[in-house]
Amino acid sequence: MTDPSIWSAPHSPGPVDAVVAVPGSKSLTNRWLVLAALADGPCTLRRPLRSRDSERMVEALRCLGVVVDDGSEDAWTVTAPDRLHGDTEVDCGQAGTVMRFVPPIAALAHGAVRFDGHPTARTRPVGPVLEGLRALGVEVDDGGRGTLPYTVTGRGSVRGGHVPVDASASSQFVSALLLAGARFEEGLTLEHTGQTLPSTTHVEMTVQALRAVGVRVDQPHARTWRIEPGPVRAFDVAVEPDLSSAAPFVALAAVTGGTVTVPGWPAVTTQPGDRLREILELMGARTSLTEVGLVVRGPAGDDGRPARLAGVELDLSDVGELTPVVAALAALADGPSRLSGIGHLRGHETDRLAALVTEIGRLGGRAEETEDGLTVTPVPLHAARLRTYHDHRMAMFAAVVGAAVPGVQVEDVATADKTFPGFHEAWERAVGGDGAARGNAAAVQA
Ligand SMILES: O=C(O)C1=C[C@@H](OP(=O)(O)O)[C@@H](O)[C@H](O)C1
Ligand SMILES: C=C(OP(=O)(O)O)C(=O)O
Repeated sequence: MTDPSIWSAPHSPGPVDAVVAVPGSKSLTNRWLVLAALADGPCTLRRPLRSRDSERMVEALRCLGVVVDDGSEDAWTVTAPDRLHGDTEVDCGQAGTVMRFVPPIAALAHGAVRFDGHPTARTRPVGPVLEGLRALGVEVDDGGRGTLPYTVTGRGSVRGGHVPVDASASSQFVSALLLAGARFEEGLTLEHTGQTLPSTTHVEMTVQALRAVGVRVDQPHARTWRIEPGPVRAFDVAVEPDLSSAAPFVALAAVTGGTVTVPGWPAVTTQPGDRLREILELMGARTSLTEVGLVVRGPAGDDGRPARLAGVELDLSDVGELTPVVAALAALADGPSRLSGIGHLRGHETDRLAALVTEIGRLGGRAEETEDGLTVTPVPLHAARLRTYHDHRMAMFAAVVGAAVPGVQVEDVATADKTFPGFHEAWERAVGGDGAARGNAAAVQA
């Protein structure tokens, strides 16, 4: 009998040719939801992401009294209550954005809000957000652990002011406090005190989202942000497609010497996935941003067979969530790669550096952890059964490798639902269902 939790990743013996529409951005959907919960009128999110992470955010806000009408796939409306209420429990699931962005909102509510989540989420760092709230006068009980579970007891208002935060383990500590800062009585001056700050693109995404809803944000120093107190203006926004969810699909073009088009790729964006254009070019693919979207062509020889990709040296600190897909490309390249600036990935959904080393090893490949990243030395890979560690991006890593290496099986591919519901079905359509390469473009609606 076949085990339904094991997925045979389709192998593509030739170039794929697909058009893949990916779902909305997790990071943008969850930021707009949080801002809508603080806004001065009803807000509309168009083409939002409906996935485990955004459902957890919707539920968290509902627990606080926010009314979210998510009945339609096209547009959700969000209406903040007159008073956010506490005396409730929030299930963060595995969503970093829920466990970090919602406590400052809970601090503005009336009553105790208890946070917990998936067992894997209980090891992820949140301490600096909780410490920051305490420094601003908020009552927080985390048993001194700095991880889930914890309780934030809101008194309806937060004093605000200056707060030092060491955000070297996650940029989300900065985003969390900035997102709520305009609703603090004295606003917020946040000073990052750590040596390094990962995912600065995501901090910029927060700053741009705040400015778009009328919040004044200044950055007096590279590592200091000032949020003036004031209203969050009601808004109506369209959510961009998630470019990190597009990552495995554009990688599919690269490893098969084929073509993948992602419609709706924004011309200007704060999403880290936009850096894929540069990364893919460095590895030997060709990319063009057209009116239709991003078109990626993988390198191919005169016989049409995929040509090998080049190894790369990359600092991925700003775009860490791309690492698993980039590591898959590196494992399939013809020269060594060094990926740096990503030590903080040890605190993601799983320890991604350890997971990638283990899974590349299972395929017969060679990868090693460095202090702040990975080295990958390509050797021919063989069939293997890969684990996904409850990590959506490890499922995406496995799918990319499986397109190039016959016989890859994947445990719990459904974990990709965290940000991409129906990922493996979309993947099968893109590769060609039965693994055969196709001549025609296939529209894949996620
Ligand atoms: O703010 C956000 O939406 C995110 C910030 C990043 O977190 P880290 O800075 O913890 O890597 C990123 O990896 C995560 O997927 C989403
Ligand atoms: C790190 C990630 O998620 P989270 O928002 O849970 O931190 C990710 O999506 O790669």
